[in-house]
Amino acid sequence: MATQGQVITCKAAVAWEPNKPLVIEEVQVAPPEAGEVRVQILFAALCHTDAYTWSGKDPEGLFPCILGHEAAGIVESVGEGVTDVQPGDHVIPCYQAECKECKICKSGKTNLCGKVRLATGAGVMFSDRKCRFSINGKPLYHFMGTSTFSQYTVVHDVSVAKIDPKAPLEKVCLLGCGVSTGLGAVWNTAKVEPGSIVAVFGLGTVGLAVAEGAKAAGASRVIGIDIDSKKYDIAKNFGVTEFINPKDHEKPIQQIIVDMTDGGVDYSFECIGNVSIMRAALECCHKGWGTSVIVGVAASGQEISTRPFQLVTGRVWKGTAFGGFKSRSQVPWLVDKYMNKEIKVDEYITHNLTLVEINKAFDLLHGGDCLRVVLNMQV
Ligand SMILES: NC(=O)C1=CN([C@@H]2O[C@H](COP(=O)(O)OP(=O)(O)OC[C@H]3O[C@@H](n4cnc5c(N)ncnc54)[C@H](OP(=O)(O)O)[C@@H]3O)[C@@H](O)[C@H]2O)C=CC1
Ligand SMILES: N[C@@H](CCC(=O)N[C@@H](CSC=O)C(=O)NCC(=O)O)C(=O)O
Ligand SMILES: [Zn+2]
Ligand SMILES: [Zn+2]
Repeated sequence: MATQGQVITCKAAVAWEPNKPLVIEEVQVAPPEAGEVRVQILFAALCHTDAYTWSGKDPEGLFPCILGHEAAGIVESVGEGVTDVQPGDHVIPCYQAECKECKICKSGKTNLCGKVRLATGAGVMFSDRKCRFSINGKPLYHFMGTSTFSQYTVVHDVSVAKIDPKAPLEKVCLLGCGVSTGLGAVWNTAKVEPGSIVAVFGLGTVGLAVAEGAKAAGASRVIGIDIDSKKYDIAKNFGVTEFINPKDHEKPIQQIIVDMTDGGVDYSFECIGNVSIMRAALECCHKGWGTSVIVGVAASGQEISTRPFQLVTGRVWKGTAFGGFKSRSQVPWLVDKYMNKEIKVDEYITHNLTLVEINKAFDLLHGGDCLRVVLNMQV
């Protein structure tokens, strides 16, 4: 490859400061060091976590940076010692790494690999704690170890999943975060059984994927809760069987749900990032066994609370990151499930734009009719 070992200059959306419009800049992307992979990003979607960090509410947010973590592309070059992928491979960058060697990976208990997490949280690469992005020598921080709002990015080899080259990258980019997270929250974290009653708070992409996962797991009722009643029509296609808009009720939402489910749901999922709703999601669970899974990301300084009695009487409070999926091992499996028409992906894409339209894409994301916007990164 002509670019191998060379600095690549390409377009990227730079977040110079919190809450200020992203700027399309010509950035320099250094070649991958040992254990790193440079990826040409072809399609990138926007997730609400990008908006969250951009807003300045993420305690790990660093500026200037290149955001983005839900994408797909093709390996351009690899650093020394990289054996699992090679130039030309089709890949999905994975913000949740999987080294398969650290104590956490080997535990078999969680997907939260520890190998590069400190570096990715500090916006740098693991080997030398430096950035591979710069503009005229000024470094730009990485984000979530992925930084996919750039035409080229550098990721750790433990943070990239090789996928079926026949899979359409403009679709399967969504499996880099939102859809996988919702499905995994149900299948891996909660382990919903057939016949269960499920409540899903927040019917965005993550909540709808929870509904889809619950339906596939054989849930008997999937109760969707959202402040926008228009969401019910869409949500029915993803498995939601009943809908509640909290604004239509005077009683607390947890009370409404307990009353309509003979004591509470078996499983609930908070897919918003609102700590009051996290409490409601726990408290709408059936005593003795109801399990509530926190999926939403709440702003810096926010804390959850409930009466300890809620836990004393058998409710379980859990959280999930990337739906508990082991990224490098299981993202290719999710892609295969999509190719076999066993999971939806296309249905979550409501808008298609290009990299230069990224600010418009974020505006759409905050509007009620948008699930995922996919950016064509190369035009
Ligand atoms: N744990 C993990 O690994 C991951 C976590 N996340 C997090 O999950 C959350 C959901 O992401 P995503 O689906 O992309 O986000 P969305 O904003 O698309 O979905 C949230 C939905 O909840 C609705 N909503 C807002 N407030 C309330 C309320 N008080 N009661 C009921 N519904 C409400 C929103 O309506 P409206 O649009 O009208 O505001 C929207 O429909 C985010 O916090 C994101 O950061 C995402 C991916 C992975
Ligand atoms: N820096 C944030 C962390 C936010 C967070 O919890 N991120 C999720 C993924 S959200 C994807 O859209 C996650 O996987 N967390 C696990 C992790 O190791 O980061 C904050 O501090 O709030
Ligand atoms: Zn995300
Ligand atoms: Zn690991």
